[in-house]
Amino acid sequence: MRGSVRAPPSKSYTHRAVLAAGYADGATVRNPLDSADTRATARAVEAFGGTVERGDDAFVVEGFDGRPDTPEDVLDCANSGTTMRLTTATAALGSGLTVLTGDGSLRSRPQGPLLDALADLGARAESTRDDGRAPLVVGGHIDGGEVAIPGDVSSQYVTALLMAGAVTETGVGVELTTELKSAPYVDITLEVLRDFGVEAEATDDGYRVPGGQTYAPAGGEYAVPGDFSSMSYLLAAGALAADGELTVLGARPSAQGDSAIVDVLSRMGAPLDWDREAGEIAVSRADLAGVEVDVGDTPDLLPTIAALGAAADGTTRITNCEHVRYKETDRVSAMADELGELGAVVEEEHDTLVVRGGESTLRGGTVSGHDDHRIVMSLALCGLVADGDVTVEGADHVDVSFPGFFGTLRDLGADVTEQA
Ligand SMILES: O=C(O)C1=C[C@@H](OP(=O)(O)O)[C@@H](O)[C@H](O)C1
Ligand SMILES: C=C(OP(=O)(O)O)C(=O)O
Repeated sequence: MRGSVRAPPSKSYTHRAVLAAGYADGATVRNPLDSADTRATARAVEAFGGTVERGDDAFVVEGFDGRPDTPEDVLDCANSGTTMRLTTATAALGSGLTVLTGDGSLRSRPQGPLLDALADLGARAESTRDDGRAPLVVGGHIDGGEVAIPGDVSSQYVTALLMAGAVTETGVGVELTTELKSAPYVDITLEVLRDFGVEAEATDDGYRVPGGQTYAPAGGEYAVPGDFSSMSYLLAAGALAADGELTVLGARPSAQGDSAIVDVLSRMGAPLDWDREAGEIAVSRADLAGVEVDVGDTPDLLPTIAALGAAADGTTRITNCEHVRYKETDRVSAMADELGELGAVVEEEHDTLVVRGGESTLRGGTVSGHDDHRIVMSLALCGLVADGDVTVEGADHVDVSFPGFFGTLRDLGADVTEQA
């Protein structure tokens, strides 16, 4: 493989910018990610009374100005946890009831702590099956207050409360009752809020957002940076299989914790150069060595690092990963099962995944993508080095965050065949 490629726009920033534009009078979101997940957030903004015109280079959003309508129909969040968490808090601002649901994966993911927090703030926030999972029924009206919430299930609860809290009367204070996992995602939220002219801050025990604020980005526009989680697959592909240089464009520094992939790959021994000002990362192939990585801040990197570990010499130990079990699928167990299927020696503990790699151990085979975009993309990486073809089932799920993934791999020189 070799060549240069532009990273897809960030999914996390696109979700936030589209919803922030919804909370505003409106805004133009430049360089948005147009994927299944971000379309779910766009649909939610429309259900709450806004409009989203999706063009090639921009989404033009007319907002609902901090006062969401009661949706005419059930809100289908599809596969997107971010959409469901962030818009559950939006629904608590309205006067009527909103019903939120999603696909089988999303209906299995935990929403209980956010429902409890919204109920503590005075909303009606229920799980129809009373198990803390969607379908959810949520209605208002919250006008602010203090709330306590655990931080070790999903940081998206905090993001949801801060984004909605800004348009409540009195604001919202969030006290974390445990350590916060995935903390850089809240930093992304604070960055987007700041860029939309909304004040919010970290406090000694959590976060606080004053109420009565108006969302409005400078010049009515917001530009989305490149996505470091998506870049992780491209950079890993380069480290595994680029005989010349593979360059990823659109890699300017931002609040994304997943830029840690650059450090992980360097520690594994990949020759890598990040020109931060130009936003370009160049990488080429090397024999990789196993490393220890704490993914407390970077859960979405676990599948990528596990796949790299299977191709690296020695042991890769991924720690602090319990929260990675609450994603589209239990990604700790999914990667353990599928890498094992390809011949890697993997040990799974509740909070740790150990991969004993060595390129020669990876063989071809057919593996399940677990209907999870990140599992699909990570297993595809194994195909670049395995001794035989790797067939990944359910490959169309890349549409969730990186619709052009396989075409991009092919453009860079990988041999990719799609089967119906
Ligand atoms: O807020 C976000 O944009 C995200 C937060 C993370 O989830 P958790 O906070 O649930 O770990 C991450 O895994 C997800 O892909 C996107
Ligand atoms: C977990 C993810 O997203 P979400 O929580 O929005 O479904 C992801 O993209 O890996």
